[in-house]
Amino acid sequence: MEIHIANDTGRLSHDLAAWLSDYIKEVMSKQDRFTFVLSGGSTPKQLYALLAESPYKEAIDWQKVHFFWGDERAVPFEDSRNNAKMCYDELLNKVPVHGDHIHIMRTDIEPQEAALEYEKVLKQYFKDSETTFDFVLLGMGDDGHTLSLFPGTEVIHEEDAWVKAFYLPAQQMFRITLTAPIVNNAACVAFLAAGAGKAETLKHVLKGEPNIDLYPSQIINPTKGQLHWFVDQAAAAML
Ligand SMILES: O=C1O[C@H](COP(=O)(O)O)[C@@H](O)[C@H](O)[C@H]1O
Repeated sequence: MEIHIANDTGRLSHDLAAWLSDYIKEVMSKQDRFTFVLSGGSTPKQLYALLAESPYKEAIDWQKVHFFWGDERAVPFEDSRNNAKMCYDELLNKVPVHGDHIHIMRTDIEPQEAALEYEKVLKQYFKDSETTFDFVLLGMGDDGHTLSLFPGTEVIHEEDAWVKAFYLPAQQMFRITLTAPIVNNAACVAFLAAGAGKAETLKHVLKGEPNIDLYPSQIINPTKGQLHWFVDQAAAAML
């Protein structure tokens, strides 16, 4: 595992954008496509905005990037809480991506059906691959959740399905999420976490006793791939 610490959130987003651009170039020098899992929430917005600008807009071969989502809030696409909508607004509408390469988790059908449909797409994509995604971007909530793996939920322990849908009473909404088995089979996973509100949780996740029910982010540990944490000083304060 590698931890990258930046002075502030602005610097953090710049550091990750530069690192990711180099990583995409390196992977693309060996293969013809790059599979990229986007995360929702507020923290990655600045990163997406940067990727949509020079020099990354021109430096990355966007036509060859295939996009997926780590999780989705089952609200209509137009709802400001929709993770896919945020990614379109900040990045996908601004760079020359190939429409057929964008795979959103659908929220216009029943969540369980959307999860099954998404899993089918993923199985098709990775049927001949030893690993799954080339890159998974993850966030970590102040409560230690990542993807839609919230503390105390059953989905944390899923061992077979790659995608699950479930009702989250605390937020009164369904969630659709990738599970640990598919994410832990990725070639590279990077967490992006910022702000003092995450400091105590980050200390437990990275330095504390294993307790995935309390700190679901601890379950992410790629079996064959790389794991990176990009954090700002405020979040890293208690490490
Ligand atoms: O609900 C969610 O939250 C996490 C963390 O979001 P942040 O606002 O603290 O950055 C996010 O990674 C996930 O995609 C989202 O659905």
